[in-house]
Amino acid sequence: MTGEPSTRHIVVMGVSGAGKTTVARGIAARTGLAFAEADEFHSEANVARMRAGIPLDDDDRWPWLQALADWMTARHREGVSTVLTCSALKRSYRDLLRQGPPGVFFVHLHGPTEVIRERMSVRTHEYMPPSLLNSQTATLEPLWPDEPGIVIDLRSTSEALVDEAVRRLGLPVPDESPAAPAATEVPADAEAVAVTEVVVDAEVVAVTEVVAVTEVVVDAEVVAVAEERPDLSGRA
Ligand SMILES: Nc1ncnc2c1ncn2[C@@H]1O[C@H](COP(=O)(O)OP(=O)(O)O)[C@@H](O)[C@H]1O
Ligand SMILES: O=C(O)[C@H](O)[C@@H](O)[C@H](O)[C@H](O)COP(=O)(O)O
Repeated sequence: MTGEPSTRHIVVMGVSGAGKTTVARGIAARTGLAFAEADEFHSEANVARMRAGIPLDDDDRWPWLQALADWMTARHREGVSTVLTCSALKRSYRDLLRQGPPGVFFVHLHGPTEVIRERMSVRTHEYMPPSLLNSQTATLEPLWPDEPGIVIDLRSTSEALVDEAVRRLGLPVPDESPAAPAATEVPADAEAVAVTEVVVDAEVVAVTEVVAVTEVVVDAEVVAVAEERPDLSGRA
């Protein structure tokens, strides 16, 4: 036993415009993990380069990546798990991030450059011009097989992406209030193979084959009780 707290550190990675901020914020909101945005750790010199449309090089990125690793390490020492956005485009950059705390895990948002370009064209960003997307995709090294991480296709709604990440990472979701009862529900003990007809306010809302329906409850009212096949002969 080292006495070190057990924490997890999720890095949402991918090129600029892939949806890192959106998804990482969603994961943080859902799970309560501490959130940080790598954009906010860049030096003024780095920001000035990007604003001028000049891609960062390795030397520009090392101190930035070190600051991000240090942020995760500091949270780890406090016993706090995190979710961080970071392009983390190269294996060597991810190696540096992994030198921070134990338990660093990557979520790569991956998809067609044209989809990302379209998203960048309609967003406003403080300093990152869409013209830098080409250099980002050229620099990107996908996760290697030995790197702890998952790849998610970014062509879904942001909500679906958050769902998928939370599920595949097995992240605990604290204190979810129980779902409100559905307006229409069939009791668990109903033996219905299928509902024959359920008439609500004189409208046929379902027509199928039935073996036996015990009760169908609509808006808390029992509207059908049938133990045998109903007579449908009078149906229009
Ligand atoms: N799943 C999504 N579907 C459609 N648009 C998205 C999705 N995720 C993010 N966006 C939009 O795409 C743009 C880039 O997303 P953002 O989260 O800022 O990406 P990144 O942090 O990787 O640069 C934003 O305008 C954002 O609202
Ligand atoms: O490594 C890099 O070149 C930068 O980190 C870059 O990847 C990052 O994308 C910008 O800071 C813009 O931020 P967004 O990725 O959030 O657009």
